[in-house]
Amino acid sequence: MDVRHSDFHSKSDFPPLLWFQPESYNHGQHRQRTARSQIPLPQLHKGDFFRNNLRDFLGDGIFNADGDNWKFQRQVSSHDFNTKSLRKFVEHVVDDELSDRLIPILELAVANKTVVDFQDILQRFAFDNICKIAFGYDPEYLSPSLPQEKFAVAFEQAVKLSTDRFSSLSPYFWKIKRALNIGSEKQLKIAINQVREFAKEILRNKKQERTYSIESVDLLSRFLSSGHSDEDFVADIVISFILAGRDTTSAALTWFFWLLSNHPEVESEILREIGEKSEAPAYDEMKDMVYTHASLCESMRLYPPVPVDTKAVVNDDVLPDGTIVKKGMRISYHPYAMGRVEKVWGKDWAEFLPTRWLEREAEGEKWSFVSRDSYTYPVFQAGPRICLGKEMAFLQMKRVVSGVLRKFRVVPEGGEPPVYISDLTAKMKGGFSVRIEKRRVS
Ligand code: HEM
Repeated sequence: MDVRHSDFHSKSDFPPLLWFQPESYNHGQHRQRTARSQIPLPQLHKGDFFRNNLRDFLGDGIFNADGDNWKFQRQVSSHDFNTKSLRKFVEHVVDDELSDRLIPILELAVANKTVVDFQDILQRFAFDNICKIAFGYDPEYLSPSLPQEKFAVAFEQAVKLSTDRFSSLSPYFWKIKRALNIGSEKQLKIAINQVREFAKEILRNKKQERTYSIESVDLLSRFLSSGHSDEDFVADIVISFILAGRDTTSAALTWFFWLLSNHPEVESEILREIGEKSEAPAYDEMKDMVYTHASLCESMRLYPPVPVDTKAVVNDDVLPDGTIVKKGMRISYHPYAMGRVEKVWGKDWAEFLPTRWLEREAEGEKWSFVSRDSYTYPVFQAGPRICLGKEMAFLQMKRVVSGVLRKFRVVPEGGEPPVYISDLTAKMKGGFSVRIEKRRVS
């Protein structure tokens, strides 16, 4: 069903910019700050401009699909995000990557007193994780030698060159270069072929060896065991997932650790919270890490991993503020700007204050998390296309925060404030140079 903004009674029915859907974090102590009634949801279309730019790379994967094709993929992949799968993800994928790779690499940095690029390390961590989730393949990108792994490099190249198309003055420029197979389009074609061939090879091996079942952790095995074996279709889905999960959690964590280094009072409170949990907190314990959850939300309010996102208008419509939009137009919403609006976040919007997401009945009582509706805080988008991996992302991030902070202090090197840049996802310009220090247990 198409729902129009103009179908609703008054402008005041809406939070800024978009419609309402409650946050999905609903475990432990939790309340919603803006209680609004559930209303019908609109379709959210990527549209031709977005789809055409990314089609060579993403094909018709979920990230680049609209209509029935999108709906079908969303339904099938949703299974990967139920509680049982998420538990497995934390216990088998994140914990292994943390204890076998991230912690030893940080131990090494302490021993050798080296300055490391923590952004690079977190990106490698996230890439290994998402590859294991998407197709059960371990690229071992996070290894002490920080290797230039072929698949990861081709993937990076394909993302960069595909997103460069968005800044082309006219689509004709890149289309002509593509037709002539020259310059950046030639490089893009090579990178895409490498990525797709690689994905298909894994798929063929899995099919041949029949090393998959419906119980497998990875998405590819799930698709195969439920009878979907078309190579191109399955490769499209897997590639979309890698893109979605690759740089998002690492971007969030990079800014989070930087903010923490300037807010010792927040770090102490997080340490207190993780000190109450097991060394490798189980799924349920992580759900209860309310203060850490709030700190991550607050960090992404100021530095959202996806700073801007674009959709296409399905039908002529009028937005709540009276803006007329026409079918086919592109509309962008801007989580980076929306997280900094004084009217929404208050005069102290520029401050990093996890407590703005928390309440407690009385001094000394436990905190409870008070979420914002996802249209006020669209860091994971909102509505029917809200991020599928949101809960998985929080689990992964909390596990990393807990694992790293328990043992180490992350100390930025050099006094300059970092610069926030973005293509599809946000980055810290030039990386995040830090020293890792062993945390003394007091
Ligand atoms: C902090 C981490 C993350 C943030 C901030 C984030 C944010 C977003 C945003 C803004 C979108 C909408 C993009 C668009 O429609 O243009 C999205 C979609 C999506 N995300 Fe995430 N994401 C995160 C982590 C993840 C992870 C770890 C996964 C998978 C394992 C994931 C899977 C997806 C998928 C499959 C979609 C497409 C949903 C659809 O179109 O129906 N995300 N995410």
